[in-house]
Amino acid sequence: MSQRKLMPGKLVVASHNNGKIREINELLEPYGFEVTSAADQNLAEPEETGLTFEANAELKAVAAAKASGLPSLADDSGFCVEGLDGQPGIYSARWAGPEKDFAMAMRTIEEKLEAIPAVAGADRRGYFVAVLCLAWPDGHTEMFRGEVHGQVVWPPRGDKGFGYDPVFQPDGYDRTFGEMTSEEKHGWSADTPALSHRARAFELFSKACLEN
Ligand SMILES: O=P(O)(O)OP(=O)(O)OP(=O)(O)OC[C@H]1O[C@@H](n2cnc3c(O)ncnc32)[C@H](O)[C@@H]1O
Ligand SMILES: [Mg+2]
Repeated sequence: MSQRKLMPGKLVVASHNNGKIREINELLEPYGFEVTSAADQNLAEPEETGLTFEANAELKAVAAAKASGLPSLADDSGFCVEGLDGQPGIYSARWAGPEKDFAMAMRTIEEKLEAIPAVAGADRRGYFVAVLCLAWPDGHTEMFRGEVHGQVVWPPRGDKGFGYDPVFQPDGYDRTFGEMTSEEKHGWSADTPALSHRARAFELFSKACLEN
């Protein structure tokens, strides 16, 4: 199916995560949309029954577009640790439990890594994935994936981000995402390429669907 452009107007960010909603709003800022979120609109949170980031992004975007009658942009993302065979992955939000306790979720990762008996230690490489799915009320969808690779560090550092940001240090940097401003985490300016998984997926989305 051919790619469809999104004309400026109302757009729903199909998420209930405030950290994500803030970052997506920042990325959308130059394009002149009237943005609301699924949380603002009191839309139900669909159960994330998919087994891939793509499946869950599509399910959230389509549910919000159908419920609101507006184009909707969902983000399904997560943190994948090589030494843990890619866990927590699509279960990243669920590892923090109903209380959304990310201090506990980060500690769980560290404990699991330390428990692995290996001569050279567990593989502490990790990466974030974000899949953005844009859905229209008629069911048409477009999908974009971004990744950023680096190291899992311990102890956690920085309180600027959200979720797993304090334990992730991207390749080529000596600071964690938790120690970066959102401009640095996006890496989004005329002379720096996109850095975060979300900014990288957004760059593909903006090239394909937005008027640049
Ligand atoms: O589904 P929605 O409503 O969008 O919100 P959510 O928090 O449940 O989001 P996901 O299902 O996509 O789960 C992704 C989790 O991965 C983590 N995560 C995603 N992007 C992140 C980032 O940029 N920095 C830190 N953690 C991130 C974060 O903890 C999220 O809760
Ligand atoms: Mg979720």
